[in-house]
Amino acid sequence: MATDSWAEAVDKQEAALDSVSWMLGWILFSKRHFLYLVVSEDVGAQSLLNKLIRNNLVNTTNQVEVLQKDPNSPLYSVKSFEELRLKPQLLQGVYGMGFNRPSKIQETALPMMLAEPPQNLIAQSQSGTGKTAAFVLAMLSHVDPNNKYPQCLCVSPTYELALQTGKVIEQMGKYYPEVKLVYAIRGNKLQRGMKLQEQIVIGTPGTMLDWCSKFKFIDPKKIKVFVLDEADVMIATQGHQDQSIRIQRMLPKNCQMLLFSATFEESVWNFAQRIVPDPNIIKLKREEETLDTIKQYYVLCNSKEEKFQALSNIYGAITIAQAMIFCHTRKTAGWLAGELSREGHQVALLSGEMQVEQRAAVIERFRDGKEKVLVTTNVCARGIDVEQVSVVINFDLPIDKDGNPDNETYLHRIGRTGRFGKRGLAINMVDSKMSMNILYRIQEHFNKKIEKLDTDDLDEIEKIAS
Ligand SMILES: Nc1ncnc2c1ncn2[C@@H]1O[C@H](COP(=O)(O)OP(=O)(O)OP(=O)(O)O)[C@@H](O)[C@H]1O
Repeated sequence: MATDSWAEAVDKQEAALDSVSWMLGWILFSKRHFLYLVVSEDVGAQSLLNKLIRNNLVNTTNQVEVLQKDPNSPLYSVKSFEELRLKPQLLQGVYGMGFNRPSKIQETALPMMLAEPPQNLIAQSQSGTGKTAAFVLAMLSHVDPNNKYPQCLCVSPTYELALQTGKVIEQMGKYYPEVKLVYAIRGNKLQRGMKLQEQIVIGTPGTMLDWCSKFKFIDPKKIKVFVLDEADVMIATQGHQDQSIRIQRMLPKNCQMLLFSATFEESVWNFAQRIVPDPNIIKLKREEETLDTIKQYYVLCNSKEEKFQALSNIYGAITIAQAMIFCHTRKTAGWLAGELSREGHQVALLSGEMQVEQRAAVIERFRDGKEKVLVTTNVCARGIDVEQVSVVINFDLPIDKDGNPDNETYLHRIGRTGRFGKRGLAINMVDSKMSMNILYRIQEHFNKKIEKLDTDDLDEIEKIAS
């Protein structure tokens, strides 16, 4: 009964606070101690409370609408989805997913991708601004459902991302059931000699290549659209690059090539332009790459134990809907996950040595909110879209194999929060002169100030979350 009355109260409060969101900030952060008292008494109330806090910490629908009217925002659009001339079934799919207006990348890229004759495109847009939805709509628009063979190939760098993109295709294509999808991922074993009937194939480069060349499940000559998601990593990683280029060589000359990512290092950008004939280009200026909706901080520590203490202080001061914590090595990730569990957190651990199916299952549980904290390595830095992630912690800053700052990975990591206009926090743990230097260089690279945060000062932590 107590939970019910809480639920009702919270629901009413939520409705009221949608329009007066500042009040929520006041209630949550000025009355912290009162709320903790209530939370500790009732788990049901806690989850409702989390929802309430999340909605405020992160955003309201109104905020997205405001951003979509701000010409400086990557979510800005002058057009409606109707004006993008999508098939009615796809319009239904888009609205069914709760999208009201296209984002800037969707509004700009879709007319290029849907033009006749088809045009190639290399497109960059900030993390979480709807690139996946854009190329999924392009694929769904181009296939002819009467033809029962693959017409679009979409390659993702990881198994998890391929699954996630496949889900978006399924959701957007919900009202277009004649179009079918198949996953070219490890473990999806097909009978030798068979020919695929599905129009869209989404997968990882190795399996996709095998399906095109070794097993001939796909006739590459009939492909109309070839998408490289996270294109920069597909180009920069030698194995992925070889496989992707071998697939591309089998495709017809007039096959449309679409390359998408939030980051393109200069050398990768040049290479992309060499392999894609006559492309349209959508490129961000360096200072546009970071999102203003993600606030970035750093915390000074002396050891990994101190970093853990700082993390505990942050958790003690603010309620975090869901967080992703990035470590440099599996060993640190394992240690940290253990420490957090001992403190009573529901923690998921994800690292590269796990079986891909296991990794996908961990992400699914995290997406469903079964665990609130995901401790991981770079394996999860890109593309994963979990709306409730309000905080990203770089327990270790991202560095490349030579010990230099890995700016691209930094951007992808912090982009796991602040999805589609939501507000997010990114907190970097610095524990040596060397890591301070890395942080300065990241700051300089993006020309974006990363503020210092004192995690011994609860009021200060509360302030950054409000
Ligand atoms: N027009 C829209 N209106 C509302 N929400 C949208 C719209 N387009 C995409 N979204 C939502 O925004 C979130 C981020 O979109 P998406 O994953 O496509 O971004 P992305 O640019 O591909 O991100 P990343 O760079 O991390 O790969 C998703 O949850 C998606 O459902």
